[in-house]
Amino acid sequence: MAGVNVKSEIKPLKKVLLHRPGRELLNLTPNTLEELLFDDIPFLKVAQEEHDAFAQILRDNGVEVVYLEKLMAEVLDQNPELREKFLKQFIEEAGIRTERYQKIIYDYLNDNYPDNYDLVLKTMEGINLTELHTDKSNSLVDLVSDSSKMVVAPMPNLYFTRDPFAMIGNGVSINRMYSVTRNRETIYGEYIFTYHPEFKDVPEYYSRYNTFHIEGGDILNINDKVLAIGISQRTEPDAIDAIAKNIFEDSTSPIETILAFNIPNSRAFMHLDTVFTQIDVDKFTVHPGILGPLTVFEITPDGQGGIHVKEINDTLEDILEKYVGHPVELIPCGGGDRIAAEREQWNDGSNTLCIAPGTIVVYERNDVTNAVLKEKGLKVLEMPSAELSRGRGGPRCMSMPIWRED
Ligand SMILES: NC(=O)NCCC[C@H](N)C(=O)O
Repeated sequence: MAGVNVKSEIKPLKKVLLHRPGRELLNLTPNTLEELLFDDIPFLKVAQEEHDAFAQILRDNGVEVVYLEKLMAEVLDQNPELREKFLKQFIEEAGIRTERYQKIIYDYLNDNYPDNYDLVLKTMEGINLTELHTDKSNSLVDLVSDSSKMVVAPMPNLYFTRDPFAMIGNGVSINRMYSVTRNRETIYGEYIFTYHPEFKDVPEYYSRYNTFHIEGGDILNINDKVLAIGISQRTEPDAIDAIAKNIFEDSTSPIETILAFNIPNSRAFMHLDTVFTQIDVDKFTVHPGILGPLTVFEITPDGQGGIHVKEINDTLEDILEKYVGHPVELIPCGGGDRIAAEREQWNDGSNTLCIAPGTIVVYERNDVTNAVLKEKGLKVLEMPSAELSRGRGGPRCMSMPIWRED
């Protein structure tokens, strides 16, 4: 299975990309939480156990699990000349500007992490000033803000593999992220999709060097012909214009329509997949806050290399019904109880990973929503979630499908 194939949100999942949360979570501190997009500090040991349980549920259901850190290490193992290039780029993008400090950090990483897998994990973890053993009286301290001793910031959001690069049909979008903290995550995608033998030929619909931001949580493969993208806090309309043109230009892509859903620009509605996810041929879980009138832009090719945009004002149900091609049922998070809905939405109750029509992975803690889903006949696979949920993303956010059956 070289390449990628994701033309649906629900067809049997065969291969998925995860990142096992690592020591980067140990570098979250109360005063960096906001900047690093966390609401609390997870207990790493338990977060890893929960993540391993997630991966095991997927394997037990016939899904091959591949890890981001392993793919990146394979790229460096197979192309030894890239190690230097990657390290220099990583240090530059970490905001280390002066030559002297670039060298100190380069030598530290290169000398102490000869194994590429360990090196990749270390780049994710970040570097504390105390590790560098430099003379504290020199100007390296200038690099360090008052509130943190991290010289190179950690990347704690990496376990949300949904966001930095997104599979669209047989292509990929290497995203430009909304936040400074998440922008370096896409370096790994750049290397994997340029050099890894399994992925280097995948068409690229968006580049991390573009100006406008777009994140994978906003991208939903409704079916082979229809793609949905959220206009959200994380994704700008200009990015959707650009990606639409690139997708329509690719003669191998069957996508005929892109629906740009205008969702509220706030953290509660962070991405389109926080608002709704498909769980069966005719069922979606939804954030109850989105059930009023909605504006969606239908984007189609104009036949001359450009795009044609039509505004649609309708309910989510009617819009989905039209493009999915049959009636759909929307199942609100919290089962209609306002308090349960707010509590469980906070813990990603409508952010499910569908691994086959009607079979979904959910956070165990959202028991009101899960009971409703079971009553509706879904096969609900529950994963432990006390710690992972503190990063504000659910099973869909924590996974990037690489291959679904057609
Ligand atoms: N697709 C998603 O909704 N991903 C969740 C990302 C959570 C992460 N803490 C973030 O704010 O980016």
